[in-house]
Amino acid sequence: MTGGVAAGAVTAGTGAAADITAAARVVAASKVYGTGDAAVRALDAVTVGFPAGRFTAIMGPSGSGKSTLMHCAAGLDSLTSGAAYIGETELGALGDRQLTLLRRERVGFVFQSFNLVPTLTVAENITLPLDLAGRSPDAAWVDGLIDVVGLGGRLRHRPGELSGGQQQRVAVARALAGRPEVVFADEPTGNLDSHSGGEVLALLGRAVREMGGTVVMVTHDPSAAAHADEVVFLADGRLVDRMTGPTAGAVLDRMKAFDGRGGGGAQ
Ligand SMILES: Nc1ncnc2c1ncn2[C@@H]1O[C@H](COP(=O)(O)OP(=O)(O)OP(=O)(O)O)[C@@H](O)[C@H]1O
Repeated sequence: MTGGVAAGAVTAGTGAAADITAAARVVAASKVYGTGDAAVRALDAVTVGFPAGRFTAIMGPSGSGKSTLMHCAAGLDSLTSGAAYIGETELGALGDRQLTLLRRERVGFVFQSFNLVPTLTVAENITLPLDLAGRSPDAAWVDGLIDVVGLGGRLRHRPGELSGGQQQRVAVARALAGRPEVVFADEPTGNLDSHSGGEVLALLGRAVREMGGTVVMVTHDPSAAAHADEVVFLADGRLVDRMTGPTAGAVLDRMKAFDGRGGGGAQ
């Protein structure tokens, strides 16, 4: 590989530890939407790895490219140039069908709007990705997950009978049910009050620290980012900083510095 980027190692960004296995990474990733005068460079040569067994938050001002980075890293969108990897699999080398399989079998997703299937029960929603993949659930793992999310008494309920926080906890269990290599969460607390949001963030933290998972979360909320092991900061489509052991205060201070520099606009 060229450019000094070792396969599977996290080498990018300031303060990043080298030689940690990345569950997902992008290398020299650029994404341009539109063409000509209407072209928007949403990502500009970003190289960043998301270490296995860690909880990483992606932060930055509105329009800085957070969602674009997550979508391209997760195989939901394609890069204009550069490369995205899940483990050692380069996503750009895959056809549509292979990408669908990779997303189904190796990646978990949690979205702001929960995205549960309203006609299925909680139990059926949790095992849906496994059912779609034709995989039989690991019963002990799924039972353990249901305990952790605290919805054992609600398994026969439909999503519409649950609160927003409960629905998002179902979505987290669904994302983890197949033991994916990495879970991508896009503003998972964006539709929740602070108490329910805190429960969902604690759950994502437990998925990493107690269950050996890897989580990458986009958020614009410093208190949410403080649940992560590390925060990567984007501004104007570029990786501008990383912070390990974040606190809400330190993240907020870092974000205020962007405002001073005009680094990407207001929330
Ligand atoms: N489909 C698209 N077509 C054109 N431009 C887009 C598209 N999606 C995103 N953009 C632009 O790319 C830039 C990055 O957008 P992105 O949604 O990744 O930012 P973000 O940091 O996630 O923002 P927010 O916090 O507001 O959700 C923005 O300027 C946005 O307007």
